[in-house]
Amino acid sequence: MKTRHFFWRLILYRPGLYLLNLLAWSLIHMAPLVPGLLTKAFFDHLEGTYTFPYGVWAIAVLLIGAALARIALIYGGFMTDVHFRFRISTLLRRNMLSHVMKEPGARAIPCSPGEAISNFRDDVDQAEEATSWSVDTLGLIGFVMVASWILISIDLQLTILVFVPLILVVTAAQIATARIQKYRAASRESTAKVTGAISEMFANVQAIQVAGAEKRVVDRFVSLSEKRRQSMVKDKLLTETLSSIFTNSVNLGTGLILVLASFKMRNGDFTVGDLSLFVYYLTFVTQLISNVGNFMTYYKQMAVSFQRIKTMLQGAPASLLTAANYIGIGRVKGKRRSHGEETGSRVAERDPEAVGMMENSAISMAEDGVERTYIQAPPLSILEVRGLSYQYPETGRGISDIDFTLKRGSFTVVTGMIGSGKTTLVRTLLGLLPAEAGEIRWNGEKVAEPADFFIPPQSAYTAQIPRLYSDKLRNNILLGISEQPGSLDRALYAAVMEDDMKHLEYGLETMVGPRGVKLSGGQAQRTAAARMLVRDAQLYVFDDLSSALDVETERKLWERLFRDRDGATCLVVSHRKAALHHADHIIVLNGGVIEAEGTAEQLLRSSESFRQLWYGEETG
Ligand SMILES: Nc1ncnc2c1ncn2[C@@H]1O[C@H](COP(=O)(O)OP(=O)(O)OP(=O)(O)O)[C@@H](O)[C@H]1O
Repeated sequence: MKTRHFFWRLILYRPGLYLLNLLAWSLIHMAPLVPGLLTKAFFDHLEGTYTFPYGVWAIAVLLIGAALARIALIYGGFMTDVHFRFRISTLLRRNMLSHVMKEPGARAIPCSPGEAISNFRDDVDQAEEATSWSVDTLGLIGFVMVASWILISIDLQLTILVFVPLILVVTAAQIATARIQKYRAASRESTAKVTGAISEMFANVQAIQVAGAEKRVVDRFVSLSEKRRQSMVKDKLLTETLSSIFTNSVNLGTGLILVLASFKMRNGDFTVGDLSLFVYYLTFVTQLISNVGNFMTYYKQMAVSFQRIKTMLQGAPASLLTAANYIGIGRVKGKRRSHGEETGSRVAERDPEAVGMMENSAISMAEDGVERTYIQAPPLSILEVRGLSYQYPETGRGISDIDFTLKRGSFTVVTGMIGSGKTTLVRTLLGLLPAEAGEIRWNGEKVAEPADFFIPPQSAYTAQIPRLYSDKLRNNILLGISEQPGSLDRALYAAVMEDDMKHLEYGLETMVGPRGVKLSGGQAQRTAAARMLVRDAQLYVFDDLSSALDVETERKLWERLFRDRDGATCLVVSHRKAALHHADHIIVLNGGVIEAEGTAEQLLRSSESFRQLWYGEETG
């Protein structure tokens, strides 16, 4: 998609509102035609070359009326502009966010969080600005056309002099266009880097202190800021230079008009009223010139922002950005889709085989009027994984050709040395990383979109590094689902948190995270486990939950899980004996492939890697 298509599609999101905005600003910019003519009449009346039928005071009253009418128009114009701008930028941000949410979770954004924030904030603002400025330009062109016609009918020569600066400015801006793009891209890039560095610094204060790396971190920040300063100065300098060209060329035009008019007035060809009209209109022509310049600059800057926003899509079509979607204002438009229509077609497009399973999908309508699709598959009896592969583009490492089967109620442990691919395996299975090859079958039916499918009630997952929010413990566990009687207590018990709860003064109401109580690594992991266990699921996936749990706590956790959740199927990444002992089946990974599998007993006899892991734990 080209920038102009993007621009056009943004306008088409709310064409009615855009036209209203265009009309409002056209009237605002054309309104000065009236006081210009009234001023001419005023001076001509005083000079005696023309007689206004209702006298000078009537002209004064009309001038005040025109000013008041313009004030009212400007008020209306701001209302339409704000409504249009807000909708455009909200739509863009909504569509970007929706895409980020659909990307495989572990690769949701292709850049640092700081850069993503800059894309969401600055680049969207740029697109909003360019679309909004377009109405001024069109309105002012309307003014210039009518004004030119009036001025030409008074004096052709002088009229041309008014427009010469305009031609100069447009040419200058065109020449500078390529440079603006380059400097703007560099300044946006350097700003994103500085924002990224700040967010990394705040996130890693402890690591920086422990490593005694304060000076190096500050030096890096200073060097990034210096680069930003240089690119910003270049960007601003060029923008301001252009703006000064816009203004000064008009001043030059005014001077020329004055010199020329003085000759004409001496000859009696030109009245004081004519001069006032020329000078009055010229002010608004100045506005047109700077507006055209601004619009061109904003448009070019939008082209840069558009490219940056597109990278967020990671190859998805850019038309997603401008797709007409509900943005939370007004009522949801159009017919509500029936149950199978959305999920059925969405899945059918990708894989006709998978449609059967999706017959069990359900759509719920939340209070905000947004439809959300939940897939409800039949209870798990067997999960088959065949040929699953994923390689990180950056390192070429990952997993390849992974086969395994999980039966209902089984406890399977994935183990292996550091970097052997355990996390990659579970993330690819769950759709958090996009599988490059292989298939997953749930009760024999192919799972078309693992990311949409492996969520409650099918599966629940605890990542290796738990992510908690600055919120109450209760909200961190529930994370949006409604509490059922006893559900939180059961989850806390299963996650072996009962002792921790006794020590937290405010219990479930305790604020945790950066703005509250700092939980220990083990507590954070158990909170994440409780978050998983409060959601009843068929398949529980734990990624190295045990790394921050002591042996006794971990033993209790597995015991409770088995006792209270009969039939739950578990896939657990671990190298701990507590988990390996429980396992019906163990998969040993090495270099991203399955090196051996079997029970602990079998593997102790057959696998050297497994023996190292097993005995390594005793010595380690
Ligand atoms: N985001 C990433 N980008 C590039 N390479 C990665 C990325 N994450 C992991 N890798 C590489 O992929 C391989 C498998 O990593 P993975 O995290 O799956 O191993 P693991 O067995 O879970 O390790 P650990 O026991 O430390 O958790 C490693 O060689 C690692 O360096």
